[in-house]
Amino acid sequence: MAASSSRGRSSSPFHSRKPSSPFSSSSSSSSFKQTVPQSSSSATTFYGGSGNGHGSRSGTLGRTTSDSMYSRGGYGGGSPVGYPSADEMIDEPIDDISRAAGGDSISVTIRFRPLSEREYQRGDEIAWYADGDKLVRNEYNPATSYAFDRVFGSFAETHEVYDVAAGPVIKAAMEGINGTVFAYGVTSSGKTHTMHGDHTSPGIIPLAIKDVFSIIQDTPGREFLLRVSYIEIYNEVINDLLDPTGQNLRVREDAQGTYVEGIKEEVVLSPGHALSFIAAGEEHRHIGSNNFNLLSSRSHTIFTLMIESSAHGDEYDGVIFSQLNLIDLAGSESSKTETTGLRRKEGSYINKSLLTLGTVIGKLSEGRASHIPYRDSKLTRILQSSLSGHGHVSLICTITPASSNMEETHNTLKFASRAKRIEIYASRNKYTENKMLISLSHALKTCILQIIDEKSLIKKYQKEISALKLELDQLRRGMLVGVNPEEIMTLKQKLEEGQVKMQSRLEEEEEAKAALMSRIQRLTKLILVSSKNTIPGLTDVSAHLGSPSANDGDNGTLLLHSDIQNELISSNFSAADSSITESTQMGEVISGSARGAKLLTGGLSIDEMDLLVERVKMLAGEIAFSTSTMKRLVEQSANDPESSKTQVDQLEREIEEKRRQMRALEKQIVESNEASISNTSLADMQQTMMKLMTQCDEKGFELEIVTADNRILQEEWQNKCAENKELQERIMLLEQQLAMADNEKSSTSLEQHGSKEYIDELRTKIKIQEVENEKLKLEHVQILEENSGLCVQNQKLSEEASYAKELASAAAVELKNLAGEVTKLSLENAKLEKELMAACELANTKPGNGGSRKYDAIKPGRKGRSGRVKDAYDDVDRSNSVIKERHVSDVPQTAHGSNARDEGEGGELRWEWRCKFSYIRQQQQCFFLAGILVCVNLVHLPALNVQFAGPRLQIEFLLSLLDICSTSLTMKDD
Ligand SMILES: Nc1ncnc2c1ncn2[C@@H]1O[C@H](COP(=O)(O)OP(=O)(O)OP(=O)(O)O)[C@@H](O)[C@H]1O
Repeated sequence: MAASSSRGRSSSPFHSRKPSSPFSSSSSSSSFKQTVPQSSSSATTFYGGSGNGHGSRSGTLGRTTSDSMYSRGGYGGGSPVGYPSADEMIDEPIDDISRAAGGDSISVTIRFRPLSEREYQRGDEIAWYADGDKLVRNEYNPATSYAFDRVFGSFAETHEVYDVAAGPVIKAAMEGINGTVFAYGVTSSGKTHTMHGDHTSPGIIPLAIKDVFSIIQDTPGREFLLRVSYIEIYNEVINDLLDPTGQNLRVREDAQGTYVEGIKEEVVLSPGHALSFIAAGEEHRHIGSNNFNLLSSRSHTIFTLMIESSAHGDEYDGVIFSQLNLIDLAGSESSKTETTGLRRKEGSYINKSLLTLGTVIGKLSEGRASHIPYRDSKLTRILQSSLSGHGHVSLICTITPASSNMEETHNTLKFASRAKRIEIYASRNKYTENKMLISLSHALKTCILQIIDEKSLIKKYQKEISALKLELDQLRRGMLVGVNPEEIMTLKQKLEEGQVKMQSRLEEEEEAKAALMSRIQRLTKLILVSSKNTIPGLTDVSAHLGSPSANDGDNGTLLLHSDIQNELISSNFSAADSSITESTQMGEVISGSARGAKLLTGGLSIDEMDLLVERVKMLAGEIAFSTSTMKRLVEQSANDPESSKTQVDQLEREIEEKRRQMRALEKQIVESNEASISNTSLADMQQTMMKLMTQCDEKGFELEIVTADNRILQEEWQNKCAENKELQERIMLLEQQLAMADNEKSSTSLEQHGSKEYIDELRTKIKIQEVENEKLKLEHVQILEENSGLCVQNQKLSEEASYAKELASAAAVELKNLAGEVTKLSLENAKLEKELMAACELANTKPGNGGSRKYDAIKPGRKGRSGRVKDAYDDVDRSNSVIKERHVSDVPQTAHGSNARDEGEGGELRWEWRCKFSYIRQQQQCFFLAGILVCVNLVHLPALNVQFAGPRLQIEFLLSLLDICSTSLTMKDD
């Protein structure tokens, strides 16, 4: 199914196929224009970055033709924000030559991706944001903004981007206008996500493929032939992703433009079929990881869809051809991308080619007919035709809002802004003479001629036979007139031999004819026509990703040309007629494709299997045909041995080659079948397992529900039992009441009143009683609730009370100890008093001491003990206040201000004793206070309980008082 690269340039996806087109010239500079306004009459719109921040939304953009506006608003002063009007978007096919007065600009779309997990963790902020759906604005410098055809925020879906940025290009490509959609951006900005996507969110490429097939379905008047190719540019080397042997391909250039030599093309019949080639190609694509992206694309990839179409039958107006390039570029890498070795080398190649792309875009946007360095990179060489205005171009720039990538994003925006200014002149390609179709026509004509040739052979043989018959008749007649019987016998033999030969020849010819018809039929299948049968959706076909390419052989891709069809239809071969008509009109292809959406578990889709089988059949037919031709040649070789020999040899080689191909294909089919069988059993087992597990889960879930139900029922049952019990009690009560009432009734009222009214009254009473009972019950319940609340409270209080008691008993013990100490101190006090008195007496008895006054002052019996102690206290107080006034001196002061040492030993002693008295007095005061507090605590606990927040608080308060007391005691001690 692969279209051979050896077919030459006509099969190249990058080959400009319209030599007559004014845009196919290799000198491209003439086919684009600068969109920068040269005069005020220019229709181009420019946004000048008004600097009023968020106010400048798309809806408020003013149109101006002022050149001065163009230079304003750039980041860092100078980056332009000019853009042509978004309503110049390419969404309508353009007739032969696009707008005479001016071309389209490249459509530029910006797509933000959300902050990645990594960026969040790094604390990145939003540096760029989408301001409306046309502007990108800088968060830190709102005056810096860029305007584009469309800006998609972080949460836009790929299909929305597709509808705006790719849909119109694909639609135009189906009508004969070349198209290129490419994603550009720094590494990890979301290019591959946008172009390829994944199962949950298909990218632009799968969506485009789906769209192409649905357009075919919606175009009943035309028939299509689709081929795909897929290449990568890795380290400036072009590799064929559909053919691993196609490495280091070369870009060639001729008068019609650039093309890649030796590229492999595959005919595709369904979306799944096309996606399977992409998946196969992706297997060979170079991917590596860097610090930004685990699966970073290390190469630029170009997926090309070649579309040929023509109108049916009488409507036939030639074939139009277009090609659609869907490009996923590798991401530019900055110094922040940590790479080493191979990755660094890859990165430098990537950057170099992107730089060249930037330069080319820059030059094209300048609009001057200067040298454009397309040749500086393979990428720009391949894109030359697209960029120089041969078709629609849609650029999708993917960016990250992260502040850490602010500068890189800014560069992308500048690039996009420049690209926006390139003007293109897209035109529809139309081929009245299409090489592909011509070769196709030749192939089918050969088939038909072969059939006709066979037919003439039959005629020849028939002629021979009739000649022989005639001869035989003559001989018979001659016999009658006396001819040699031997001669008659020879003739008869000849005739019989001729008849046998003719018979076998006829049979062979029939076989060959059947083979040819089958070939025609198969070729016809390659044509895609609109059908009401459904083309498999992408949900089915996404399963194809990962399945290998089906066809390795090269059968020379052919399309059934309408002329040939007509020729065939008008010929005598009714079988061919009917089969072709059936196959084309009944839409066998699409139904085949629809079947093809189903995957065989062995890896090949049914579609692909079908194709393989078809191919084998075709080869078998061809072998049969070649064999019969060879036989004929062998027979003829009697007349012309020389020329026949070479032909026979060639045919033998062909037959051998075809047999080899057939064996290879059969092997592939058998292997695929085996794989499918083994995979089927594995898949069956997996399926059964999955089913069982699902069932298990379901059962578990059901069990849980039933258990929960049971619990609820049990609770309900218990409630009902309780209610029942209550009711029974109530019934008993009522019965008792009734019995009492009956008694009453029987004893008194019945006779007295004997009326029904009395019974009613009683009943009412009973009812009232019942209501009261109910009320009482409710009250009872309430009381019970309150009671339980109180119990809880009580419990708490009792806990706290016991705690308080413990504290109080501890305090009592402490108090007791303190009291003991006080007693001890009192005794000591008395002792000291005695000693003091003795000392005083001793002092007084000393002659010339002049101490009579002091002696008088403390003389026992004159003032009594308490009076003396009081005096002593007063003295100590006075001395204390004096001591406070002293700073450094360690010499004690007397109450009179004189130095104690001056007063001699007696003065010192007195001072010491006075201090001790004072200390004791303070201690006593504290103990007294502590005692009072403890008593208060014990006695007034309930009262304080009310005053304070809680008993614990109160006790803590008392304890802190005690603490203060003991602290003051300690201080006194010190
Ligand atoms: N719009 C988006 N929404 C959600 N996730 C996205 C979006 N764009 C990109 N991502 C995620 O960001 C990561 C990097 O994206 P992707 O691989 O497409 O970047 P890239 O530009 O192709 O990088 P490289 O140039 O290195 O190949 C992926 O995990 C992808 O799923």
